[in-house]
Amino acid sequence: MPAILENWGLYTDFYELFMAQGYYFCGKKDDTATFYYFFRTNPYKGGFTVFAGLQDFLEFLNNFTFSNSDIQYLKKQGFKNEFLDYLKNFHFSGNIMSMQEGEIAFANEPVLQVEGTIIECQLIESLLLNILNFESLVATKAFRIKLVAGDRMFTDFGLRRAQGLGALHASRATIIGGASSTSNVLAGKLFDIPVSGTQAHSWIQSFDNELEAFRVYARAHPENAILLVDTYDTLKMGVPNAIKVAKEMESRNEKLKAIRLDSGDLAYLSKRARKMLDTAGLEYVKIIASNQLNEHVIKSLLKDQNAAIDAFGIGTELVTGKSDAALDGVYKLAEVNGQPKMKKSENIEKVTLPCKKQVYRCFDEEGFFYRDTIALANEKENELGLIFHPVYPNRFTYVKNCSKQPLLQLVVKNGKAITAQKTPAEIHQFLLSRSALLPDEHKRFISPHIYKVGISEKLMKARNELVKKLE
Ligand SMILES: Nc1ncnc2c1ncn2[C@@H]1O[C@H](COP(=O)(O)OP(=O)(O)OP(=O)(O)O)[C@@H](O)[C@H]1O
Ligand SMILES: O=P(O)(O)OC[C@H]1O[C@H](OP(=O)(O)OP(=O)(O)O)[C@H](O)[C@@H]1O
Ligand SMILES: O=C(O)c1cccnc1
Repeated sequence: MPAILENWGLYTDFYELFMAQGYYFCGKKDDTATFYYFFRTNPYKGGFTVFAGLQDFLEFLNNFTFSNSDIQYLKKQGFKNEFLDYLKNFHFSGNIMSMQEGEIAFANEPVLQVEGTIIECQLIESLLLNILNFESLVATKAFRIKLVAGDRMFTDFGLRRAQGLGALHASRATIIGGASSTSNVLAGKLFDIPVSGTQAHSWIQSFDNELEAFRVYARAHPENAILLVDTYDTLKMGVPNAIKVAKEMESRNEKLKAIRLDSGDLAYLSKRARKMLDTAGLEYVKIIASNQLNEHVIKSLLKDQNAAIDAFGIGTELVTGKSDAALDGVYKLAEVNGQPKMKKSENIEKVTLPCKKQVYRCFDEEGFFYRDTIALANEKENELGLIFHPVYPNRFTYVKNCSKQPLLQLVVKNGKAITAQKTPAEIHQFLLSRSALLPDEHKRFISPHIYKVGISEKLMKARNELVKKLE
């Protein structure tokens, strides 16, 4: 997304700047560091996460610089002149390795790794987490909906319910996850995604009667006529009026595209409406449903209730990632000047992994995702054999004979993005190709089978040695 501001350096937490100034004056200015990004749990109690937001993050990173007025502002906050001179010329100049956007990722594995001076790695933390966590949360929600909607299209209706300007990132992420279009026009322009729309109740209410409202709308938008039929009485008035207008359109060689149901029992109403449309010879008129939909309601409508719904409009739950308020992705230090670093914790699940790493996706004999292995970056693929649970080392498994694919690829080299730009729809195609390799048991909503992510023997040894040193 083209950054709205030219300079995004202040889009960081204050403590990042404090630490950066600290490093600058305590002799660590040129120290190098490696950080990695991962999340601890998959959202929605699900079995996977769709990684999204990379391209947006890289675009903002390119503008992660400080204007003269930013520098003046920081001067007022008490930062020192020499450090401010450094910030004046700041531009991230390190390397970033990352999974591809749209990749299916799992809890506890590095999704992205940043190398550079410790100052630059630290300064970009908040920007990185802000964009990647949110887009991944929404893309995952959208993909869960896609899994149950199948070939039925769904549109992002969420702008009005989204968390402020986060709607722009959200709309992009919904397309990555599988929405076919958005009602958010600015997102459409910025990200090159299809926009679409129907009509509001206010349109119908503004006319003396529903039939007139439908007629005027159909005349104004004959190529995209979708009529909202639930303003007064769906089956007694809305659908019959839509049928009348559809017949009038036929006499002008036009076709009513769809009706939209936005309240009531969507299964019952859609089946009744379908019958009425079909009886009138309007088999081609589609039925769109909206109203607080989510993956569970859609699954119930389609799989349990045989609802006659062809497409969905989804707002609140999609763009807010309801019922998870956030993805818990974190960014942790793994190495300084080539020396491994880790965080110990009373809570064993919060212990971090030291060293530069690579993640290998290991495939079973049929070519499906089987295990992921977190290894040291310099380990050879063919040396990977036993892998261990990252938290409970007495649980282990074997990946020696699996074919493997390294997931972290260089995407930023010496500060410059080197990946080809893709549209959200293209990223969705990549997601589909990866999802086809993820066994179904990881995709179910209730108690999904946990995908195993393990650490290599060498990484475990490196961590154990460091733990001893830190005792
Ligand atoms: N057949 C169905 N099966 C499961 N859930 C449904 C079905 N039909 C509708 N829903 C869901 O039930 C909820 C109905 O919301 P609510 O009780 O507010 O009714 P409403 O139709 O919106 O009423 P109102 O007339 O006030 O707009 C929505 O979240 C909707 O997605
Ligand atoms: O329910 P959501 O998944 O959040 O989808 C968005 C909702 O926003 C609109 O309603 P709203 O009452 O805002 O306006 P309207 O008068 O156009 O129906 C639309 O009709 C949907 O019901
Ligand atoms: O186009 C629509 O029907 C629409 C757009 C946003 C929110 N609700 C509905």
